[in-house]
Amino acid sequence: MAEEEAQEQPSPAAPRPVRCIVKLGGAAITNKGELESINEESLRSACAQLRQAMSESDGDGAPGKVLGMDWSKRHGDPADPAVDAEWIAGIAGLGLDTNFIVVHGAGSFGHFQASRSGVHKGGLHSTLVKAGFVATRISVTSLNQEIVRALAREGIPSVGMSPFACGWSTKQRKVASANSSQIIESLHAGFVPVLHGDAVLDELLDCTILSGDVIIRHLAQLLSPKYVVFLTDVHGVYDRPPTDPNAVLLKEIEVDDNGSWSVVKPALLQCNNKGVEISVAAHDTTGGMETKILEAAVIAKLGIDVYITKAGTEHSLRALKGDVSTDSEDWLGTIIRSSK
Ligand SMILES: Nc1ncnc2c1ncn2[C@@H]1O[C@H](COP(=O)(O)OP(=O)(O)OP(=O)(O)O)[C@@H](O)[C@H]1O
Ligand SMILES: C=C(C)CCOP(=O)(O)O
Repeated sequence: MAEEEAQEQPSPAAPRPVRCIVKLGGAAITNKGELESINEESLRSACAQLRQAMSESDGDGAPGKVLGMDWSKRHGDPADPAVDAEWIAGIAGLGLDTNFIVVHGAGSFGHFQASRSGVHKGGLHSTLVKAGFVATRISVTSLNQEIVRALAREGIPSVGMSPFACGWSTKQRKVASANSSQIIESLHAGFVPVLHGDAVLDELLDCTILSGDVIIRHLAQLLSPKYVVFLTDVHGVYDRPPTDPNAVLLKEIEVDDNGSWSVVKPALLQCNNKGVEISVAAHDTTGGMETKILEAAVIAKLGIDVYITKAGTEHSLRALKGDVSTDSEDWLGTIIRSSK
C-alpha cells in the first residue's frame, strides 16, 4: 500500500491550520554517543525558544510570566513544586499560540536497544526482538516524559502521545495506519501534542522502528502546517559529513514535481540528490540525515517550506517563528522548498 493511502481512522476536522510541526532531533536534545543521556542545556533552550515562538506578544515587551505546568517532584530536587498563590493569580491566559505539534527523535534513547536486538528488521517470533521491542519503548517513552516535562516547565501545555499506543502501524516500514483523531482533538483543546519515533507493529515484518522524521512527513500531509522545522546538532544539510572541514552547507534546496531535488544555493555547487555524501552512525536504526532529507523533500513537494537548522541558536529561534525566507542571507540553515 502506498504511504499516501495509509488507512486513517475517522478524524474530527482540524480547527485552523497547524502553524508548525517541529522535530526536536535526538542528536540535539540527547548526547547521542552516551546511553540514555539528555543534553539538558540543549533541551532547555529548545523549549524556551518554542515558548518564544508561540508567544502572542510581539517580543519587544516584557516576556509573559511562565506558568510552569510540571508539578511533579524532580529527581534530586528537595523542593515541592507547589502551585502557590502567585501562580494562581497569573492564570488569566497563557498568551501562547499553541497550534504547534512537537515530534522528537530517540537519540541515545531507543536506538541502542533497537539496534542491539534488530527490532527495525522485524521478526517478533524471536525472543530477542520481542525483548528489544519492550526495551526500546521503555527507553524512548521515558525520554518522551522528560521532554513533556521540560516543555511544561516553560508553561507549554504539552501532552505526550506515543504512536504505538495511539494505534500507528506500518507495512514494510511505511505508515499503514495512523490514528490522528487524538492529535487533532488535543490541538482543538489547546494542547501541544508531543509524539516521538517509536517501535511499532508492521503488517509484513511483525515490527519495526518508525522514525520521527517519517511521522512528521505523515502529519504534514494530513494537516498542512504553514512550515516544518527540523532541529538537530548541525547547521543543516552539507555536501558531505560536516566532520569534514571542507564540507559546504547547502543553504537552499529545490524539489521538483517528481520529487527530485537540486541545490540552488550555493549556486556554484552543481549538486543534486545523488551528489550529497551522508554518513550514518552504526547504531542508528532509521537512516539518520538521509531519511530526514527524503522526508523533507516529500513535505516540500506539497508546497510546505522545511527548515533544517541547529538547535539552541538564533537561527533555530527564527525558524520556529517562521521568520526565514530565501532572501535571508544571514540565516544559517537549509531551506527545502518546492520549485513551483
Ligand atoms: N551530509 C550531511 N549533512 C548534514 N549532516 C550529516 C551529513 N552526513 C552525516 N550527517 C550527520 O547527521 C547527523 C544528524 O542526523 P540525525 O538523524 O542523527 O539527527 P536527529 O534527527 O537530530 O537525530 P535522531 O534521528 O536521533 O532524532 C549529524 O550529527 C551529522 O553529523
Ligand atoms: C529508535 C526509536 C525508538 C525511534 C527513532 O526515531 P528517530 O530518532 O526520529 O529516527
